[in-house]
Amino acid sequence: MVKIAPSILSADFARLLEDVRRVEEAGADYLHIDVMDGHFVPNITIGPAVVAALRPHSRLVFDVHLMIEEPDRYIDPFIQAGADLITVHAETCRHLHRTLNCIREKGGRAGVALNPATGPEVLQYLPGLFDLVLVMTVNPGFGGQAFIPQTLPKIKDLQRMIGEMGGNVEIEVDGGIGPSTVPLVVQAGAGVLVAGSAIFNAPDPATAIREIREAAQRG
Ligand SMILES: O=C(CO)[C@@H](O)[C@H](O)COP(=O)(O)O
Repeated sequence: MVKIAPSILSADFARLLEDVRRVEEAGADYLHIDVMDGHFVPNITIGPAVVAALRPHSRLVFDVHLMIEEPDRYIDPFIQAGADLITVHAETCRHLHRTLNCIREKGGRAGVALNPATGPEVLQYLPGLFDLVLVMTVNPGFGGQAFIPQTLPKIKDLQRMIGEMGGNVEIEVDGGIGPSTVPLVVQAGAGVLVAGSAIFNAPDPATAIREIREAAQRG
């Protein structure tokens, strides 16, 4: 059974809590929270204050995706705000091993995100240190971009690598995920599906989530 993680980047920020409640009631598993700094990616979004404001109103797993330079500086603020899972980009971490340990020491689950051009080998010597790999299926920064099919072999390679490492690691995909791409990523090995525009831009987010689950079963 796949997990669905609606990305609030595509929510209506003027009605954020309403949108979060809607996807929670519709059976979402994670709430994907995109944090962007205008440096690592050309967009600026959400900080710990927004996470803290939402936390008392939701029981969803808060899946915080840090698309920021120097992510170590913000691990503690986001954990304090209520993040359950913190994902950092391998491309932004000089000492990825240290950063992953730091997330876990502070009480979070640790994830590593890989840009489309980054290979899975950065994870090879870190078995047991991460709980999730986030395969970016678009270049990070904006919602509504087209899925990059060249990322599919990487999902397969990661699934094999993670199987060899042992342990319980989720493969999450993010970018251009919707009913037409879900069967491809699920077949390749993805278990957590982030979707922004496919859910929040749909006339009814609950129907959109159901359609994504049905597409996953086809995969
Ligand atoms: O991290 C990002 C974009 O950088 C994503 O989480 C987007 O929010 C996905 O949006 P869609 O491609 O699903 O519209």
